[in-house]
Amino acid sequence: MQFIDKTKVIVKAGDGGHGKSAFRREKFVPKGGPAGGDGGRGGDIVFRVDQNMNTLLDFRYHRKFKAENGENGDIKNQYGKNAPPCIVKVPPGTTVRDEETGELLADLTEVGQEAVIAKGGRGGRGNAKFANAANRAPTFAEFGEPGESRNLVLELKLLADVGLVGYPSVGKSSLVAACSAARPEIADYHFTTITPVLGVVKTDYEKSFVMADIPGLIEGAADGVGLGHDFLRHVERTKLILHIVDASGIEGRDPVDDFYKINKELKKYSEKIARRTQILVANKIDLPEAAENLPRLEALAAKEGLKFFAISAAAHTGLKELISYVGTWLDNYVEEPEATEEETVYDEDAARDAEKVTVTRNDAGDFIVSGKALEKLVAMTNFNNDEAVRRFQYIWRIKGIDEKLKERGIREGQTVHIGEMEFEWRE
Ligand SMILES: Nc1nc2c(ncn2[C@@H]2O[C@H](COP(=O)(O)OP(=O)(O)OP(=O)(O)O)[C@@H](O)[C@H]2O)c(=O)[nH]1
Ligand SMILES: [Mg+2]
Repeated sequence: MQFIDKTKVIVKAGDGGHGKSAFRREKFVPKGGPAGGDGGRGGDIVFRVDQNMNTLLDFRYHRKFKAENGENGDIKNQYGKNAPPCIVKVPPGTTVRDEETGELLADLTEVGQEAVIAKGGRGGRGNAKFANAANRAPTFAEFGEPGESRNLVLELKLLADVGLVGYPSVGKSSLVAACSAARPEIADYHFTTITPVLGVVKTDYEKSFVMADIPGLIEGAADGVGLGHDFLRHVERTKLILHIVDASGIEGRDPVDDFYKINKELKKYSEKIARRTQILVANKIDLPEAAENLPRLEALAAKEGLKFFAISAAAHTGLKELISYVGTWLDNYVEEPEATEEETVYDEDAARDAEKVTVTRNDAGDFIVSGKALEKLVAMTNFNNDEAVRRFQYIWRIKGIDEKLKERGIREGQTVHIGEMEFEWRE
């Protein structure tokens, strides 16, 4: 199964500058020879792979790209300047085709890879270039060549960054519909969604991520009950899981139970999925029945060390905060190194230990959080401190941190599970 993002773009390379027709005029040289300079080259259109892009969404707002023209040649044999290329950034995995012929112009896979998609026009020659024995004083010069123009089709195979999991009818598709242009089917019966749908979600700072809506999961899903099983492998490749529960419980199930049941299935399906970071999202808070479950769900998130959001996909409540958090989280995501065969054996105790950090203080009174989990910790914060990741030590210089740690009952010298701390404090 493939998801393709597709968009059309028009590009026009720069025209070459015109050649100049001119003659030398100097004192004591009554009949100076031809001295018109050549025009400069027009700028190329160059596509370059940018690691910060992951969708073609930006092209919806910016469809036309034009490179500058070359400068015209001038008197005294002065050449016109070549125009710089117009660089168009594309995400890794973009293919570029000519719309008319369908010809594949470029398959851009590696970060930094470049391809000239439309060539700038050659500059015209000045009259100095046309002088010969027969005509020592040509009075003509060449025009610059026009730059190439092309209509293109860009395509990108999408990989989902975020996977939605949860029971049927908890509102997964409603969430995708509320925050992307995707229009999955939404209905009040179970298994409305039968194949995954991807939505491109624009975050509030000119970036986007891809969310995968998959069919609902039920008990036994890992053993093939229901529909979810076939699609869990898509979730396996995402970076983050949004675990959606129906806070209203109007279908008669307890959302706290749901959470544990779904996680049991995820774990049974694969340890890799079980280790994915989850965010607990309580949906349907517009319904009055949600009120009594919300504190329980919040406590559940705190207990499990998960970030918690209460939303209403139907009423569009709390979506902005959720999207913005997910966007920042993904920006700071550090790819897990591919585990070797041996390492794939999951050791639960070791995994828990790896998530522990110790809070101490240095002489200057700064809090130092150290432990194996730092890489993950830094990834969860807004701080992107390479140094900290490398040294597995991070110094927090945050106003009021003492109170915040105290509020959470975390004492100096204590080792805590990273879920017990909150990582949203900004400097
Ligand atoms: N009141 C209320 N109803 C909601 C909300 N979100 C979704 N619903 C309703 O819940 C029902 C199920 O929503 P879907 O988005 O189809 O749920 P789903 O999780 O995708 O369901 P499956 O595809 O069957 O797994 C629909 O009738 C929605 O209108 C919400 O925030 N508030
Ligand atoms: Mg659905």
